[in-house]
Amino acid sequence: MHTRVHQYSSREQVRVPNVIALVGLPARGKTYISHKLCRYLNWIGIKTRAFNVGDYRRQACDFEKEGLADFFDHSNERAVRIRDECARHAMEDMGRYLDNKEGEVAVFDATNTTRQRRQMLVDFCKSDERDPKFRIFFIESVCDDMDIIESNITEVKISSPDYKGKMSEDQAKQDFLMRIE
Ligand SMILES: Nc1ncnc2c1ncn2[C@@H]1O[C@H](COP(=O)(O)OP(=O)(O)OP(=O)(O)O)[C@@H](O)[C@H]1O
Ligand SMILES: O=P(O)(O)OC[C@H]1O[C@](O)(CO)[C@@H](O)[C@@H]1O
Repeated sequence: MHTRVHQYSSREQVRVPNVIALVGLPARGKTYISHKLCRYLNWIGIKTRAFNVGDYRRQACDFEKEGLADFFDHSNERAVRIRDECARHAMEDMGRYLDNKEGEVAVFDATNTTRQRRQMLVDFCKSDERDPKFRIFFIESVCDDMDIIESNITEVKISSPDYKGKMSEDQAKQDFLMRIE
């Protein structure tokens, strides 16, 4: 008996544009995963770029006024609006990048923790005007080990552009911990 194994080449996998949307609370390794994905996919010849919503937020907001932990509080309506606008800008850049065939895969790096945000991403990728529509899938990074989360904050977060040179490492750590409360 013969078993027929159909193997798709990496080229066939990306004949339609692909969006990989990361999901996860802060300091769960999303940006780390997005860098690994970009590096690997580019290495095998699939043009890939990451769109980090945090970068758009840093451009749009004055950290001294907006960057503190309560900006990430879901009951802060003004901040939620700004965060959604930043995500929308990142999405539009991502759309142009894929529509213009500058690349084949886009990694959308944000927390994407609400259903409403994930629906906004799906609607964007599947919009009627889009031909071909983007294939989208979500990768969630789940980690509730407080030791790992704390070490991620100490290793990476306190020296992020949100904090570097703006406050002490201890203050930065306290602020970040409040962000994820
Ligand atoms: N699967 C994983 N779970 C938890 N931590 C991870 C994982 N993969 C990598 N890390 C660690 O995450 C840290 C990097 O955090 P990273 O900036 O990627 O988090 P993030 O989720 O993007 O945070 P933010 O939402 O604040 O942007 C590194 O210390 C790395 O070792
Ligand atoms: O709007 P969302 O989905 O929370 O994601 C964007 C935010 O996620 C982060 O990367 C994580 O805290 C912020 O830097 C950024 O503002």
